[in-house]
Amino acid sequence: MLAGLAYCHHTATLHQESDKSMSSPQQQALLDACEHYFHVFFVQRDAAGAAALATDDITGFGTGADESVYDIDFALHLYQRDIEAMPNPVHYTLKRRKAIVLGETLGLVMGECDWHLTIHQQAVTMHNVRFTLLMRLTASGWKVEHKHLSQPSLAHGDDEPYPLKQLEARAVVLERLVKQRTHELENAHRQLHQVAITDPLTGLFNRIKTDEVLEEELLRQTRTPMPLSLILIDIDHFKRINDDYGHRKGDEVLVDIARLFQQRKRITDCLSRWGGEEFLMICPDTPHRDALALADSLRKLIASHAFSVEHQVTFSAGVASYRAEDGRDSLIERADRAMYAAKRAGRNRVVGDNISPLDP
Ligand SMILES: Nc1nc2c(ncn2[C@@H]2O[C@H](COP(=O)(O)OP(=O)(O)OP(=O)(O)O)[C@@H](O)[C@H]2O)c(=O)[nH]1
Repeated sequence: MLAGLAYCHHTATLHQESDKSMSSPQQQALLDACEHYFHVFFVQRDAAGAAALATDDITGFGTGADESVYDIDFALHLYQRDIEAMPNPVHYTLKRRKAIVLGETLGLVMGECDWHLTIHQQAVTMHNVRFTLLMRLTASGWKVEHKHLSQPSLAHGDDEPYPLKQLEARAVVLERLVKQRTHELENAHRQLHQVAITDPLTGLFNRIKTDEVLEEELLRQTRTPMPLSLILIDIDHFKRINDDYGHRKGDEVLVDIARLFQQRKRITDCLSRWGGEEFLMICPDTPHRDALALADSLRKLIASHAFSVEHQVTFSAGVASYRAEDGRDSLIERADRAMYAAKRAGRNRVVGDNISPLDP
């Protein structure tokens, strides 16, 4: 026979006081025991603590297909499994609950609440989860002897009581979507960056990238000094090629020159289109003499190449090598001055910033 009934309906969490005025001391003790059990298990996520609040012959259903009749060790295993799946605190809003005293040492607590969980960093609310706890009074207080959790809006018979699997599956899908979008964004960003640093005609780096690389190389000099040279190349009388064959042909010649340079340079050299018919090569770990030799081999390569125009295509180049007092501007300026010296000396030649011109 039901010895008493306490009923309360509120939207506070279980930690808040229920309507005690309607509860007998025994009913209140049952409500408190239930509250304590829920707090330890759901909020503190303490498996051992929750197991200590259950009797040794606890039974349960609605919380897993394998959860029917079990001893305390198996209950502990189930608790641990549940907590591993959802390690974050599960908060809840209690909607209603009632305590029924079945005897001096037996009571029932039933109720309904909304659960607020975090699964895969996603806040999820499960509505109207019903619970029934059969409580037994032992020497160490009220303990849970039987537990039943269910959500009426969900079909039962699954091996999961709460829609954990559905939620997890949804979270996995969302996670995959986020990863996919992140990957797409990273790709788009990479492509955009590539466009931003590339000369559209020749496919070489443009001035933006050259400046970046030069900054890095100059910074490296402050840590580990090593030879660093620049080769500034300007195609000779390029205007004539445009004038005689048209701008399009001129473009073709520029593309061919870029390709020939690419084939000849070392992988560590940074080649860029510096301006209209100007190219700049940054050559790390390259002493002045080696840079002069490289520039001259490029000069010979171009001068002897059969382009799609009848003119012989040549260039003049200035080579500048890093000095301790150098910054970006002074280094480029010396390469520029050397290049103009090569033009003045008759073109189709390479001039260094500190040694005399090499003859063609
Ligand atoms: N086809 C083509 N021509 C370009 C491009 N950029 C610059 N030019 C041309 O390159 C020519 C450079 O001419 P100038 O600066 O007078 O120099 P130059 O004729 O090469 O003579 P020097 O440098 O003195 O040997 C101009 O006619 C520009 O129009 C380009 O992207 N495509």
